[in-house]
Amino acid sequence: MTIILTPYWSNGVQKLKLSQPPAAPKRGLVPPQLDHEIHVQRCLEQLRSKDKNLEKYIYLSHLKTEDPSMFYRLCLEHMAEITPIIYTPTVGDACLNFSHIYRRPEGLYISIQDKGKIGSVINNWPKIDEARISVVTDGSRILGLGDLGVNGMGISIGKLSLYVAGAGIRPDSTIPICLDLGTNTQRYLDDPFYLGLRQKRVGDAEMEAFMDEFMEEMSRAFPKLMIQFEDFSTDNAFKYLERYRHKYPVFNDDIQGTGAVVLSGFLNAAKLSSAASGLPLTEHRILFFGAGSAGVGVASQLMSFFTLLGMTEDQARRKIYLVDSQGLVYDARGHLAEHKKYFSRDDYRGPPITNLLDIIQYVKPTALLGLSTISGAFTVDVLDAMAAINPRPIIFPLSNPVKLSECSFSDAVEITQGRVLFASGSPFPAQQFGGKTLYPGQGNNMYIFPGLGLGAIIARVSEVTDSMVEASSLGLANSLTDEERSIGLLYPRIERIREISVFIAKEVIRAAQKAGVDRSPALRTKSDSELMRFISQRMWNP
Ligand SMILES: NC(=O)c1ccc[n+]([C@@H]2O[C@H](COP(=O)([O-])OP(=O)(O)OC[C@H]3O[C@@H](n4cnc5c(N)ncnc54)[C@H](O)[C@@H]3O)[C@@H](O)[C@H]2O)c1
Ligand SMILES: O=C(O)C[C@H](O)C(=O)O
Ligand SMILES: [Mg+2]
Repeated sequence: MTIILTPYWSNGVQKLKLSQPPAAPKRGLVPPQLDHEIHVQRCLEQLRSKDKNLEKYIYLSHLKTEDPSMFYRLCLEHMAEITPIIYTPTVGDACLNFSHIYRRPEGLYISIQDKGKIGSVINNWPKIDEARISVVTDGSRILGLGDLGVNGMGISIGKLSLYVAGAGIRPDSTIPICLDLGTNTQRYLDDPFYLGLRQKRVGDAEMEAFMDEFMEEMSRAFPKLMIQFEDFSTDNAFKYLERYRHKYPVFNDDIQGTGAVVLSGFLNAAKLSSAASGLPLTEHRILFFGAGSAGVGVASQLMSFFTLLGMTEDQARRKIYLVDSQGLVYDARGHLAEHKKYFSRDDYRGPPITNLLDIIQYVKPTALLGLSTISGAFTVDVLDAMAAINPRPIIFPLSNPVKLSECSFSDAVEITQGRVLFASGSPFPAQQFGGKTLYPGQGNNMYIFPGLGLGAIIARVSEVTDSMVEASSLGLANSLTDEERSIGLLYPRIERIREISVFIAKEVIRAAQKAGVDRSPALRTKSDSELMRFISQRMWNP
């Protein structure tokens, strides 16, 4: 065993020492026939023997603390099998039940009661010098599951496991963080096992002062750290991204990571769709069902891409139609939340159109993107309508976890007679249609954040620019192999994530250099292939 564990009760946080060379086990302390390769199979057999995914999640969490190398080896060698357990969709169940399945501390908890002394809490983190990447949530909008309070820690942990597996970030340079600002979910406040503060969420002004202190103390304690904001409720997601994005290296995964991954899948889908319809890329119309942080994040990314095609900003903006819980978003509807105003239509005057089918008849979209958290919203009639308008309709039900998906892959395939260009937030199985195997894409920001974070860390960026996010998106779109394209994939196979992360990281570093936000000047003189080799060599391997 190469891992030295300090008992977690010694300082409240378990210490893992992964970078040590393997020490030969002392005779008698391990069984005589502990063959490492067979042990991999043993672990897999133990995992597969569990019949519930949540049990598999618990088993893998335990393995991660006991034997991180084995955990990450399984992740890397069985990516397609393990990812849905440690990440979406099972991580959703794990978060819902976090206070019940909790066994030992992992990550850093900072609560509103720490206000005024956040720095001293942060300094309790045992790996101060090594910290490079943190995923920070306040638990207020975990996937589409709502306000889970401190139970949201599971999402920070899950994202960082993918950073390690997908981009070779060293495990002990990651910090999962959950900010406990209370929860408005009564069933947690009433639950004796709930691990967070038993109080309602604090007001805006109190949260703002807390966040300012938190960010200031984080940058003081961890000068080389990059922060990913995750699953903040809509208004706060936009607000805190804007507040800190030019001051610290920070990005919001739901707004920017999702924008990048969906633009990438859209580009690959639009090429296939245009090939079938003859419609140029500039003639596409995109309908967003859901106008929250993810919907508007994706809309902004698509819009800025259209401007690269030579359109004016106004022409590009008009490609986008938003739908929220009150129907089509348009100016004459009355008061609109700030983040919806930019894409609100001025060419529709009313009456309100609330039915998705009516909206589809009005807009005639080439692409329908779901970021609404409304399970099954893309009904048979909706899919039928999309198939009637488009030879190859682009249909992306992106809400997570899988039970909130706007439609399933099998329905989309069946109703469009196999013509659909499909990507979903959570994984679906492949389908047989007309003697062919059809594969769903997984339009999940997990393809973006590992490579984006890796590039940002290696270039030691002072901020994450829009151009870096765009570079990650185009890098992903261009990373498909001929074989992947030949079978109609919109995203590369997840098993290639490390290779893809290197490519994305290289693109991100080049964009950072162009924007002048990089702080590793030596990388500027490297050729692309030297830079990719350099990035690969920096990756941690189990
Ligand atoms: N695939 C990915 O990588 C990815 C990334 C981020 C978010 N998501 C998923 O997207 C979903 C939304 O996330 P978010 O951060 O934008 O949440 P959000 O709460 O900010 O936005 C939800 C949006 O859906 C709209 N909505 C709610 N009910 C509706 C209804 N009945 N009809 C039409 N619209 C309705 C709301 O008005 C709001 O605009 C979540 O399920 C989340 O898991 C997926
Ligand atoms: O966590 C995910 O699976 C994707 C995304 O960040 C989400 O909030 O749904
Ligand atoms: Mg998220």
